[in-house]
Amino acid sequence: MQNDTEKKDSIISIKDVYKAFGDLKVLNGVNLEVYSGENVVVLGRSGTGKSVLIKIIVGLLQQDKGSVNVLGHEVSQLNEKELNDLRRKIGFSFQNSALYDSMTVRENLEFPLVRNVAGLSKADVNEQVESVLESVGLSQTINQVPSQLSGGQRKRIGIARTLILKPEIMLYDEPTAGLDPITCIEINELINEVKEKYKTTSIIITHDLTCARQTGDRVAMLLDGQFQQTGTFEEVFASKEERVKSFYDYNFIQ
Ligand SMILES: Nc1ncnc2c1ncn2[C@@H]1O[C@H](COP(=O)(O)OP(=O)(O)OP(=O)(O)O)[C@@H](O)[C@H]1O
Repeated sequence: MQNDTEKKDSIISIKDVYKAFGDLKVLNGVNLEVYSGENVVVLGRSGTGKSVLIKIIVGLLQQDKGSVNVLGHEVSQLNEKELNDLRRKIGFSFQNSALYDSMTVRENLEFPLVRNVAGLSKADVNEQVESVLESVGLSQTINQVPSQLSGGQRKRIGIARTLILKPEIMLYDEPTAGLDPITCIEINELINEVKEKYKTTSIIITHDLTCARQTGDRVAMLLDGQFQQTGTFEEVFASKEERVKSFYDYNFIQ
């Protein structure tokens, strides 16, 4: 019998994926289904291959073996134009937010819109910038430059800049890295608000167990090149598997 999650569409389907760099075997048979509208957290120690997996999902790297299907497309079969079309439906939230320092918040948000969406009037652009800024709770910063913002605010603007293109999939890379605990919780709440408001399907890469607990509908732990444990945070946390337990023991939960 199918449960509620299994009845939903699979947005990202990863089947038996292998990737090695020379003798270094990074992914050794990775399987993961990410269903429409869910937040899946990928946990794993440094160097376990989380970024490699994300790069394979967006076609920046090719797997040696296995299948990666995103929004119904087999990524390794796409040509450059098809890949670009697919990437337009995927929003990346990078660790360092990657804002343009010399541009105001308004200009930072206008930039991806004007570059990617043809035929928008000035009024459309203004409306969309103001609306996305309101979604991340930072309307008052519209005329500021990134150096005038806190780390948490920069992170929010980075997320807004991604959301303005209305992605179907969001990929968050260490969204809470370098932020204080209160700001971390605010960013976790924002990730959940984005899911509700923009109906996104997300993969969140993190070492932060509080982030995993607060944002993950499901958590997948990458160990020795495979997802050894996938389930709710509580299910994975209850694991008796030594390597999973040792990951938790090393990572402080607030
Ligand atoms: N293009 C590449 N060529 C060779 N080796 C690579 C390449 N990309 C990644 N690797 C290696 O693959 C392994 C996994 O790297 P990856 O960046 O995916 O780790 P990660 O889990 O994202 O780590 P972190 O949490 O520190 O970001 C590392 O040993 C890395 O050196």
